Amino acid sequence: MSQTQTITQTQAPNVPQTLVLKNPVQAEEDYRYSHLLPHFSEDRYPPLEPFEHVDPGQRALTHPNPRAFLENATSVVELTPRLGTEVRGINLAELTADARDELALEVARRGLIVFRDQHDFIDRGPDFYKQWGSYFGRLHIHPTSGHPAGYPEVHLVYRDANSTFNFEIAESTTSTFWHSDVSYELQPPGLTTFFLLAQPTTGGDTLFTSQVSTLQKLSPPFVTFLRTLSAVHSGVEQANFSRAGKRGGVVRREPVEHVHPVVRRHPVTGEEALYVNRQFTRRIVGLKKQESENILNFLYDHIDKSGDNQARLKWEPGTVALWDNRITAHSAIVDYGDSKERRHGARITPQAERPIPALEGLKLD
Ligand SMILES: O=C(O)CCC(=O)C(=O)O
Ligand SMILES: [Fe+2]
Repeated sequence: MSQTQTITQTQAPNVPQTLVLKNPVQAEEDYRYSHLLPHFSEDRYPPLEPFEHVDPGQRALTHPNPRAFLENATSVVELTPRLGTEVRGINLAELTADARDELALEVARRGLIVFRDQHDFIDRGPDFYKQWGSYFGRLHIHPTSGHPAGYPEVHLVYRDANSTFNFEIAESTTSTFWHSDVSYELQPPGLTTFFLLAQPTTGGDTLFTSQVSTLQKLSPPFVTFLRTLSAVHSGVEQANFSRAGKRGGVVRREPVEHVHPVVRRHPVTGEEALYVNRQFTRRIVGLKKQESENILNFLYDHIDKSGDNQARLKWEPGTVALWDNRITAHSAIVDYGDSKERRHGARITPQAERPIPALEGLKLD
């Protein structure tokens, strides 16, 4: 039997938390992806160094048809008008460099693209995942999450019959917790790839929301004000949660805090997106505590309840989802606990540019 294990990265206060144990999950011979089960290495990493990100989507802007990579698809369905496209009939793993540039641009435009029937991609394994992700940017190594042994660049989510969310569910009315991945980094992720290796029979969908649409729902004078603001994003609570003895876990890189614009501009599409999230944004710089809390809580509430900006991904075996972490937020849905079925996902997380303020010249301390 494998040891108790559940891995997540939702580690802010008052948020559904999952149990994280240090012990590597024991390989199960009858599980096809047992070589990708989570492992908690004690490796330590130095602080991340800044790097220059060249966005692959930029190159596609000059292609004669920036959507040429979709030409051989058997089906292209828009999940909602502004967010999400579902594609069938394309083998992602075989895309040329030009096609990958076009893919990056299309994900930037649609926020989320879901590719079905990608068993070839998934079965190529972790060396291929790294090669795939490196094309889009420097691969992020998560400071606290589990990864397949020897592949720290592959962030895993995991739950099975031996893990428990019970006390977490008891502490929260919902598992819905909108976030943008590791936004505390100086250069947070851009084009992100995520897929499930094992999934419950039903449930365990993933929610997405467009932070471009979220912003566009706000009144022009309020957006004008938001553009002048920056906010602190922090990885401290995530690290503290992991360090907390009773939940085990590791901290491989010391936590960081960074200040990002509240409204960021996408480097390729030029679109403006709201860039705050409940998980990592802590306070708006220069405002009084109550002002900051009220504005952030209003924005979180707006993100939470705007079903008109959201799409819900129902996983099928072989699905690979790509999202642009700069202009979307997402949340896992933990509604399958009673089934005791395994859910095992892998994320490849290329970092992108330091967030560009929508207001030119905004000072970021
Ligand atoms: O498990 C999911 O559906 C989402 C996981 C997630 O938020 C992530 O890996 O970034
Ligand atoms: Fe996430």
